[in-house]
Amino acid sequence: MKRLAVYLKPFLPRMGMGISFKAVGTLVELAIPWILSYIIDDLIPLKEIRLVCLWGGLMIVCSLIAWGGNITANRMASAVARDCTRQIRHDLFQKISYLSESRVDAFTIPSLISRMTSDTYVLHQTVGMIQRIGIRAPLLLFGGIIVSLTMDPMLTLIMVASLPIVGVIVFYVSRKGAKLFKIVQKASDSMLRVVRENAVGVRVIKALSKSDYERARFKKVNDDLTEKERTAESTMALINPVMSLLLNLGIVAVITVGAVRVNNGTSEIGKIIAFMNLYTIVLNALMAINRIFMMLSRASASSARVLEVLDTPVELFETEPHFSFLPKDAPHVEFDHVTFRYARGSFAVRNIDFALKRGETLGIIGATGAGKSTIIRLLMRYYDVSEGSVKIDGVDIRDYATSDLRAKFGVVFQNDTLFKDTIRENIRLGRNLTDEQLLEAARRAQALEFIEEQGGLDAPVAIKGANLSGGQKQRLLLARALAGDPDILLLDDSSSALDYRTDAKLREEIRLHCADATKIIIAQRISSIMHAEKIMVLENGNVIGMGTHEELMETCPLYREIGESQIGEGLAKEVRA
Ligand SMILES: Nc1ncnc2c1ncn2[C@@H]1O[C@H](COP(=O)(O)OP(=O)(O)OP(=O)(O)O)[C@@H](O)[C@H]1O
Repeated sequence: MKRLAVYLKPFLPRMGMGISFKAVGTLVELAIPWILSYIIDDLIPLKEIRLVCLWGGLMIVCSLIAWGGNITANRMASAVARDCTRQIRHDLFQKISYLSESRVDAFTIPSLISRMTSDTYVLHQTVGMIQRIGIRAPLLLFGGIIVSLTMDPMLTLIMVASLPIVGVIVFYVSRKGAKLFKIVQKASDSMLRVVRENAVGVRVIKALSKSDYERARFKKVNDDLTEKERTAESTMALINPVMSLLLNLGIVAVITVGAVRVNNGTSEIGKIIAFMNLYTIVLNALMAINRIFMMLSRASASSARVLEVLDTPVELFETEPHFSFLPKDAPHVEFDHVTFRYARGSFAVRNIDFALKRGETLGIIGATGAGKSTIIRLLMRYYDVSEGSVKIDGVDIRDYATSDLRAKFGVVFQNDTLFKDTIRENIRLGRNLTDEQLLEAARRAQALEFIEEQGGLDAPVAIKGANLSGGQKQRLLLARALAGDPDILLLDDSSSALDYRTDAKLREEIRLHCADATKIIIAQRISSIMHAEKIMVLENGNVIGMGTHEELMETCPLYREIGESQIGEGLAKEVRA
């Protein structure tokens, strides 16, 4: 918590001003019961209407000052909370965008999202609340007791005696409530997970007629959440009736003792009325202080989660290049006996060793989970190799500045993302490219025709490209990868949704127009990679075949098996196309 306090530093003057407004408003508010008692006990018996009106007017002025002070302070508090949380969110986002993939794996993406959203929201609420009631509640509590003491010490004693009872009850009920609300939060997370899975998998659920099953699954989590909410709310619902009971008992005690004291002339009627007012103020202040402690305990959990991200070391941060010249005649892309294992997993690839000259193509084929995508992730330095090295132009990729390294690639990942934006922005992705360049990339990616049908580059793309077919999405992603004429083109299963004819045209375009780019193409179809200079066959992270199509058909049984099963149907279709 203390560590995050640095975010408040720039706002200290504004906070100070807001807190001063709040203090003035609160103190003036405390004067109101005192003036009330003075009017009833001292002025009304004098029958001085003019004085009564004057002090009555002062009461109104005090109310207005208290109202104005509170509103101004609350607005300033909200502005500080908003600006401070904005900065925290900014730094968190910045940090997350520099985190290595292995760190992201360790945190998990849903957890990072909830740290960015729910946790920063709790901090936002706490910063606002501390300013709004952090000064007001103690002032009302202690100020109320002091004002009461100046009026009637005996009645004050009755009021103060009941406070520990109220404090203990409110503290225990709230503590129990906080625990129960944590359980509610977990149940709500489970419900959200089911809703999310349903929304994402709605097509498959319908296709497999699993709607009844999913409805039953949702009913279970929904009933569970409702039950936990009921328990938590009925516990918390105890607080208000208990407070009302104690308030009424306290008021009865004040009236009873007050009546005796008025009768024997040691107190006055106005003081008893003012006491009833002060008693309510003090009890509410006590509850507010309790709320602050509850909020602080939530905030300390949230700030620990936020700090955990902010304090995570960045391994792949921007660096200056660590080399002064590029070795001559080095291969363009080279994997030198690379072995890698994910933080949570066994070896994903072992002893990968290949070199590609500029302009050459490497095709990679293998079963699911064989390690194909891992090779691309290692080349782009999303992860650092466990053994060996990855080189571009003869220089270890760890010696490149990250931005220089990443600028070399045009890439389509498996299940890549389209953003809710225009077609133009989805292809351009923030790069400085003209419309002509974007359209040329779209043409090469066989996307031009459908882009024109959609209404051109300004046509909208829905979240994750939901308004496009699978093949249209892939063509748009390919256009994004081709735009900007990358040095190295990486395509991970990027043409699986294209028909054979479009796939063949695409390959021809890449061959003609990306002759200088070195290409790594992962595919399930042999026809997509059979013309590559080198083809790698992967099995369980190991290279079990490396060579041209013809060589592998001779030497690699797995490749031959895939080839024979696909070539009959695939090549026939391609020839027809
Ligand atoms: N982030 C990760 N953390 C832990 N293990 C991982 C991670 N990503 C992949 N793996 C594991 O590494 C191995 C290789 O994964 P990879 O994604 O490279 O396979 P692939 O050949 O591309 O598979 P597919 O064809 O299904 O995409 C798999 O066993 C996979 O479970």
